[in-house]
Amino acid sequence: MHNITVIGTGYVGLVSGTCFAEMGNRIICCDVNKDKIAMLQNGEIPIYEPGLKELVAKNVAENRLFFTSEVGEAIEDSDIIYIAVGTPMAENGEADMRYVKEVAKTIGKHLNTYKIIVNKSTVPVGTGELVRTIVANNRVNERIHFDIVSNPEFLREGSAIADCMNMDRAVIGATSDKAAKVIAKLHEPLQTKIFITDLQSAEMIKYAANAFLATKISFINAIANLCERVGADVTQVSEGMGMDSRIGGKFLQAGIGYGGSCFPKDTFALAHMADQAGYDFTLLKSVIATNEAQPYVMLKKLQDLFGDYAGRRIAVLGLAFKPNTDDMRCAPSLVIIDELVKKGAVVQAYDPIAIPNARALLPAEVTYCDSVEAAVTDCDVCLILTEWDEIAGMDLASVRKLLKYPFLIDGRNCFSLQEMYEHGFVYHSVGRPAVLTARSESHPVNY
Ligand SMILES: NC(=O)C1=CN([C@@H]2O[C@H](COP(=O)(O)OP(=O)(O)OC[C@H]3O[C@@H](n4cnc5c(N)ncnc54)[C@H](O)[C@@H]3O)[C@@H](O)[C@H]2O)C=CC1
Ligand SMILES: O=C(O)[C@H]1O[C@H](OP(=O)(O)OP(=O)(O)OC[C@H]2O[C@@H](n3ccc(=O)[nH]c3=O)[C@H](O)[C@@H]2O)[C@H](O)[C@@H](O)[C@@H]1O
Repeated sequence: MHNITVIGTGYVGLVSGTCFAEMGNRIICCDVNKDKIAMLQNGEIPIYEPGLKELVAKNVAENRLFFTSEVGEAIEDSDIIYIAVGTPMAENGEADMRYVKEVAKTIGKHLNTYKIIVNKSTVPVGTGELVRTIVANNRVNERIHFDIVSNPEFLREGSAIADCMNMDRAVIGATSDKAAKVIAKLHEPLQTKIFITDLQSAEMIKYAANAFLATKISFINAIANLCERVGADVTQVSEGMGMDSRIGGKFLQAGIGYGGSCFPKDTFALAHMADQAGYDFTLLKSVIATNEAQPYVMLKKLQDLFGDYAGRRIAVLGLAFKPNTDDMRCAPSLVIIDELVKKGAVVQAYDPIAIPNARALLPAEVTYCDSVEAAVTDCDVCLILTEWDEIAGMDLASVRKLLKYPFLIDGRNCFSLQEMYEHGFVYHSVGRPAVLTARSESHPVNY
């Protein structure tokens, strides 16, 4: 059992802190955001993550998980300090390190006994050493020692607890064998692979892993765009590619581009890191450019259907950057809906849970609906932007009836071409042939 303080109660701090508690440790999760801490102390969870509320409640009840905004006291109380604060994208694309630096200062000031300081935030190579310098410069007593470890996080939103409790590997970068062993032992209950590296390599592994996954997505999106031009079906192509165990089938789903709080910012940060190091990372820059262009591929399909779509009533199903999260950060829906509204379309949007977050980011003109049916009613066309189970499983016959015209543009390839044909839709998806042969009675004479 370890006494661990986790600084930052965003996705990563909250989920990993709760999982460490579940593994039998005593965890203090702390945050400077007093409102967040008050919510957590009341049993409310500031983020949407399936299963998290129950796991937090269990570990609080069993006296292993505590919440406080007294960051300094929490640091003094623990022998391991996890840094899990945000590293958002700065204007020039680099990772904004202000929160990490602030935390390092606070740790220095409250370094009352030997501690292992572990960085879980995604940070540029060299940050471990930077944290070491800041802590050393701010400690009151120079005789108190500490070690720095990098232990990046690989969880995904929406499946965060399962990802944490069944991680593929724990990457532990350290300059001290003793500290590396303590952090390795902490992961023992998970029976996962432990990969011990130097500090810098652990920091790079996190960026390289995210950039590689982003590359797979941009690659398959580029293949999808080509499939549309030459008459192939990208779902069959990615399945066939993925059967090669050297390639693997994961992260080969073509769509409207990757979004979220990490891939966009981390690819930019890595490209910036490369620029700073004098290396022109053209491959990564192309991945980013391909991703930024992908939402416009969907808009082009809409334009091909209607020409000018000013005044058209458009149903948008799914707003979050992916299913099972309410996170709207860098969601492709932001780009698509902005453009629709700019061009004068009337947008009726539905998402099972992301609407409260979407309201703050989308144009005021958007109308929010409380069901798929309400969103599609009387619309000229329906766009699918997030493949929530509820959306991929919607009643096509009823949607077909409620829409004014049988037009569906699917950015996530939720339906088979055959079923769309049978339901009489004109169906455009990603990297697959269009279904244009809707039942004749379904064709509007003039649309
Ligand atoms: N969101 C995700 O799915 C994943 C995120 N990461 C990385 O983990 C890091 C954290 O990400 P999120 O949890 O999404 O961040 P977030 O931005 O949602 O939350 C960070 C929290 O840190 C708190 N904070 C900031 N300064 C503080 C300070 N001085 N003292 C105490 N608390 C402070 C903020 O109030 C906030 O609640 C980032 O580097 C991110 O790239 C890594 C893997 C997955
Ligand atoms: O560093 C991070 O924060 C995390 O970033 C991603 O996790 P996350 O952003 O939660 O979501 P993903 O499931 O990776 O999806 C990211 C985006 O890629 C898109 N995507 C994913 C897979 C795919 O095949 N196609 C595709 O378009 C999704 O729709 C979504 O917009 C990584 O998968 C995690 O390993 C990592 O820890």
